[in-house]
Amino acid sequence: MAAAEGQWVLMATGRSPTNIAVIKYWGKRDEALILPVNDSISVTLDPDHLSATTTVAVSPSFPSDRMWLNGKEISLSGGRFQSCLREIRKRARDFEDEKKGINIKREDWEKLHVHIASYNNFPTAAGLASSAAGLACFVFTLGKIMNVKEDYGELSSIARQGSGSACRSIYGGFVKWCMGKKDDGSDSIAVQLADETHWNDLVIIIAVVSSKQKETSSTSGMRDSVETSPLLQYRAQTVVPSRVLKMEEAIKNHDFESFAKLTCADSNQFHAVCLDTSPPIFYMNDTSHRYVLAVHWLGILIISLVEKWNHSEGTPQVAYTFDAGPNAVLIAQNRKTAALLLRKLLYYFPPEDKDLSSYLVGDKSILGDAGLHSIKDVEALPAPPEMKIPDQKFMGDVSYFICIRLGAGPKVVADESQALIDAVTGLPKGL
Ligand SMILES: Nc1ncnc2c1ncn2[C@@H]1O[C@H](COP(=O)(O)OP(=O)(O)OP(=O)(O)O)[C@@H](O)[C@H]1O
Ligand SMILES: C[C@@](O)(CCOP(=O)(O)OP(=O)(O)O)CC(=O)O
Repeated sequence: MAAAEGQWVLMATGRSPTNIAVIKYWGKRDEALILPVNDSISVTLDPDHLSATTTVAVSPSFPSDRMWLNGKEISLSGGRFQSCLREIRKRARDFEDEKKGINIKREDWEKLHVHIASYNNFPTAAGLASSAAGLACFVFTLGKIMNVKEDYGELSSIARQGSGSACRSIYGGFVKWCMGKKDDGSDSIAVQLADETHWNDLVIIIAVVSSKQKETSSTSGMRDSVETSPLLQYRAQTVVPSRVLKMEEAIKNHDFESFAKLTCADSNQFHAVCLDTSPPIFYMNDTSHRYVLAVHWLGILIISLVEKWNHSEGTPQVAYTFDAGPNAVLIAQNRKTAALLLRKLLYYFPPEDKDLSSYLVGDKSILGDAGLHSIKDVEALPAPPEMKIPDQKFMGDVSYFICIRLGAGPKVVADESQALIDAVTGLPKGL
């Protein structure tokens, strides 16, 4: 296996982005293989602010497979992690590092165990698609260390078995997950519609409402919807197929009007399906006490603000979309509109602690474009004219805003000092 048998630790580190669906995946036709009831389309988000970083280490001295997530050991025994490990191991190829004297034959990979450490640079399990970034990174980095052929379609179908939406995080830019028809799922893969440079005017602002873990997981929520919602059947069979075609055209032609209308309509229909589920799922809020009203209100306020603004301009300026949580994802057609949007949002949701710069993460320069240099500028903001509730403000309801652009797909982190595992002990750094 190697010159100094048992003495070496081989490592690879990867970083993968999250994605936000503009045509939603909601419902499986096969729970084990994670095969969806409809196609979906997403945009990949800038990994600098929303990504998972994963280091995989392999050594003949490891007695078992182990994993740590955000510094805490988690079990790898779940079916989803096991499916991804099995599928990657099946495709592992010979590997040689002459300098380190490591030579691994294809068949050796079955006997070698892995240590995996992963870290999300944003809240886990709070509706910001940590499972998408996490499972895409898991598969991508395992694929790298095991020298799996770089077939992104195939990698996406393996990531899909970790978490459906993860298959779309295998690419940057605009991505479509084709539901496929085959029972074995081999044609249920993601494809890139256009890379992140294709439509680089778009600016994304996310209102992060809660970093608390959500109540109903997407997995169980969509299972209940499949079993009980008549609207889901109609959506999957009739609405989504034509929406997907229109969305592909909108992306190809940089047609923001169509893109925004489809995005908002699809988010609203996804939440309508959640309400049509028995018992109903309320994702745009959270079921804890006083918080319910605040967060539910926030979603409604943001939808109403965007709808009224778009209507008053005669053409859509911004699209909104909400996943399985209360965070609002707003896509502006360009930087100028994003700056105007930020002024409207900060009017209603000013920061609690007067520190403007930590209230907006990501591209902070948008604050300058919005003419917001200090908290005084926020306090002096005029009420959005299109709204009829000028006197109300909701300080403290938004934890922070993120301003980002579309991003690239998974990448290898070549700088070994950034590995999350210690090359000598084979354990996560800092343990
Ligand atoms: N970096 C990671 N590496 C491996 N697995 C991860 C990682 N991050 C999250 N996960 C897995 O995803 C689970 C969280 O997924 P969940 O769907 O509940 O939340 P979410 O992805 O943040 O929200 P949503 O998918 O609804 O947007 C974690 O419990 C863990 O199993
Ligand atoms: C609302 C969604 O974000 C649902 C994502 O569901 P997951 O991919 O998290 O579910 P599993 O496949 O069961 O892991 C919409 C979307 O991303 O398309």
